[in-house]
Amino acid sequence: MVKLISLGKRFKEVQAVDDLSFEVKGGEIFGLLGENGAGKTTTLRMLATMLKPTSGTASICDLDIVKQPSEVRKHIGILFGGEAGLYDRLTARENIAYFGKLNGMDDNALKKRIDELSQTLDMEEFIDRRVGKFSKGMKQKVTIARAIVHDPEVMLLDEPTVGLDVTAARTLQDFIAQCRDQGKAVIFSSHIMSEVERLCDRIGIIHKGRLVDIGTIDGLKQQYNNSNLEEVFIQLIGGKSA
Ligand SMILES: Nc1ncnc2c1ncn2[C@@H]1O[C@H](COP(=O)(O)OP(=O)(O)OP(=O)(O)O)[C@@H](O)[C@H]1O
Repeated sequence: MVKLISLGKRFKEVQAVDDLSFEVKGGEIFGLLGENGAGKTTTLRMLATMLKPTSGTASICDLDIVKQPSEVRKHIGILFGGEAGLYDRLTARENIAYFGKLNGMDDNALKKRIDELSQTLDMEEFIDRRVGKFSKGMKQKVTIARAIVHDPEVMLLDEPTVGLDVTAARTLQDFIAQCRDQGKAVIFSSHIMSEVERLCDRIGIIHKGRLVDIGTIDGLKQQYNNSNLEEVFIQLIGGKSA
């Protein structure tokens, strides 16, 4: 469902992402792991068609991110941590509807979908209130609903639980697991090993823009003869630091 083919991005002298190739299938959660500055956000931004690659390409649902960006956008849901970007003066429903309309949904389909999301995400109490005074957890639910209003097949999540309390983080993790159960392909970046261990079917470890290893968590633990994922990560990254 998602295929990266030698994807690369250079910002002047910085090669942020270098020759990245891997595939993620439907019904799979793929974790992108790397230190600060490893290239995780840049990779996700390219997949989200927010940034143009300087080499290689990628496809989402067989659509090329460089040649068919507007088509690609219909198939992806994006959730980037720390960037709520909601309109304070609009209600939760209006915020979600705005995005649905951008994705070409008609009023009937939108109403049905928002009612459904409001119920699943337990937002019924505040769906028609303005978001300006919402708590972080409430805003997060609106952001999630907005990301999936058009029922995308692919979810791109950049450190989505950053800054959230335990309950809100757990809601989000449950949501990510549900996406997998619905057959969506989920790619998410995180620094939190427990979260990665709990959720991911496979992980890719990137360092200085390059993929240093990829596999299932159990597979990588066996390969590096260490039952602690954090230690496997440090072993992989540490051995490669300048
Ligand atoms: N717009 C930009 N202009 C120049 N350099 C950039 C730009 N965006 C990212 N970079 C550089 O590209 C590299 C990769 O950054 P990126 O944000 O993708 O890393 P990351 O793995 O997401 O890090 P973090 O975990 O800190 O968010 C870094 O060296 C960063 O400084």
